[in-house]
Amino acid sequence: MSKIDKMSILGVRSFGIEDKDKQVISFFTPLTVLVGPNGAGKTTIIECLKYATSGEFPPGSKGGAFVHDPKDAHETDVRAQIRLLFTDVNGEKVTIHRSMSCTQKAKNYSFKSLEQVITRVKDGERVSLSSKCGELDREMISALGVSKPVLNHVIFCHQEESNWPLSEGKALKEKFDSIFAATKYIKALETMRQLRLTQNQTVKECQVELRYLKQNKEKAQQIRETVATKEAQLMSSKDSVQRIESQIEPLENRLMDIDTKLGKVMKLDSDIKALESRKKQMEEDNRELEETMEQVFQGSDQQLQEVYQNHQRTVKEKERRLTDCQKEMERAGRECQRLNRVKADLLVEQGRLQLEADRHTQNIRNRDAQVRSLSSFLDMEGYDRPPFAALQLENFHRFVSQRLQQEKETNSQVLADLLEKEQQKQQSIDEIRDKKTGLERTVELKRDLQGKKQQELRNIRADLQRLEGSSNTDHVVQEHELQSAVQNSNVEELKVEVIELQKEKAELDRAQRRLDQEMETLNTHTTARTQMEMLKKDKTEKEEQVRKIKSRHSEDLVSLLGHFPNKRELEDWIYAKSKEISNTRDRLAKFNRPNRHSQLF
Ligand SMILES: Nc1ncnc2c1ncn2[C@@H]1O[C@H](COP(=O)(O)OP(=O)(O)OP(=O)(O)O)[C@@H](O)[C@H]1O
Repeated sequence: MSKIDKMSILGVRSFGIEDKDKQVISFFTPLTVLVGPNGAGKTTIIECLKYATSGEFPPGSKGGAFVHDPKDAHETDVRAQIRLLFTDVNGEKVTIHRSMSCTQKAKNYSFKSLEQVITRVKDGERVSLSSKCGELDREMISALGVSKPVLNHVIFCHQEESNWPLSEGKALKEKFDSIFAATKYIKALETMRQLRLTQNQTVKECQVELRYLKQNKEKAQQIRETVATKEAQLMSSKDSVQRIESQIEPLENRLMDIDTKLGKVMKLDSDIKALESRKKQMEEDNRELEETMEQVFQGSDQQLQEVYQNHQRTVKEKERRLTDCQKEMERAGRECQRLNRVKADLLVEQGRLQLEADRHTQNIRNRDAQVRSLSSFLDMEGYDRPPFAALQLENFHRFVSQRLQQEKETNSQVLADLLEKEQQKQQSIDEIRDKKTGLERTVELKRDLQGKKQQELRNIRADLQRLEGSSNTDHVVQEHELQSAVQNSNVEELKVEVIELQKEKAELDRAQRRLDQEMETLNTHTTARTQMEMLKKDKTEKEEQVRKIKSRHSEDLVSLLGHFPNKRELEDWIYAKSKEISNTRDRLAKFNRPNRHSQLF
């Protein structure tokens, strides 16, 4: 039986935190009585015993309130320590040492469990076990030999929870179950019941299997007996088979002999049949020969033999000639093929030549039409009715060439004249322009002079008016001066001169306008000529292109149509071929349609 010997407390509830405050309580046998006034610390000692043995804190303390209040100690961090010395169930001395700390925070406390150590003395040596709380608590339970519920609810039951025997049925049962460890017995009983059920089930299954196995055993016995019977039958059958096989062998040999003989007989039979049919054929041939024979040879066999040999030689000779004739025929056939090819080439050539001839005829027709129109244009006689003879054409050509040469010369002459005229006109325009400029300048100078004279006149008139009322002599003198000035100024002459100059200027303007119009006409002619040259060049290029295209496609067209077609013919041919293609497509579509239909079905 285990026994508590001693306990020291430091820093728990009212117990102080300094070394001098450390309290050591020794427990006596058989009884220790704690006596003291209220608040002396009796409950605290029981709480320490409970905590040291089971690791359970007092109710409502939540750890922090179990440690000495840091405020009372005027410290921020307080450490508590409980050390218990006891004798375990084996009579060995064991010490358990548990410590904790409580730190004051701004608004609350933080509690921590610190070191938990169990120390034993084994063979004079101290052995310490420092581990997690759970394992330590289990070690303590086994060392004390008392269950945790007994420690908590019976031995160290807190005074606040001491009325649990008066609590309601369910809670009371739970407490008693935990104290007497009834729960595990109930679990064990339940497990045993489950096991029994399982085992009963297994037994039932085994019994059923046993029945099946018994049946199988009986069947196996029967089968074994049957097998023995069958084996005996098999043995006897094997004997009889051996016996029959030994009898079969000579029979087979005989059968093979018979087969061989039958084959020979059949072969002989077929030979006989073939000979018979041959005989029949020969007889028929003989009969036919006799029927067709005009005269029967009357000589001896030797003579017949000679005749026959002669006949054979003749036949051979004829065969040789036949072979020669066949070879000749083959050669002729090859020659015929070659000639056919040549013929085809010639036909193509003929088509080409025909095409050329057609073209040539067309060209001749065009030429005659052009000759006709040109001759009527040139007022030539004798070219009204085509076709024209070569001599006629030669004359026509010569005449046209001469006319062309003449026209060219005339043209160049006219052109040179026009150029000369143009130069002269340009020169006269330049001269007139210079003259006009000079006259304009003179008119301006005269105008200036006229303005000055008029100004002088106005000044003199003003002086005269100013001098009115002056002496008569002065007046006469001034009058005289005025007249001389008027005479000197000669205004009327100047006016006439100005009018004449203006007329001359108007004439020159008209001449200049006329010359400008002429220049414009000449320019239009030059532009038209340039455009004509360009169009001629363009036409030549186009004709060259047409010729190249024709030569490129000539062979294809000739091979397709047999001759080179004109535009109309080519268009008709293309239209006919397109129509043919579309008809073929329609027919193909019609042909495919029933096929698809038949595929669907
Ligand atoms: N955390 C604490 N820090 C400091 N002192 C505390 C703390 N908790 C409780 N106390 C003090 O411990 C004392 C309580 O001790 P305890 O309840 O053990 O005394 P008691 O002898 O069992 O009293 P009663 O006979 O009334 O049950 C009180 O004086 C209380 O003020």
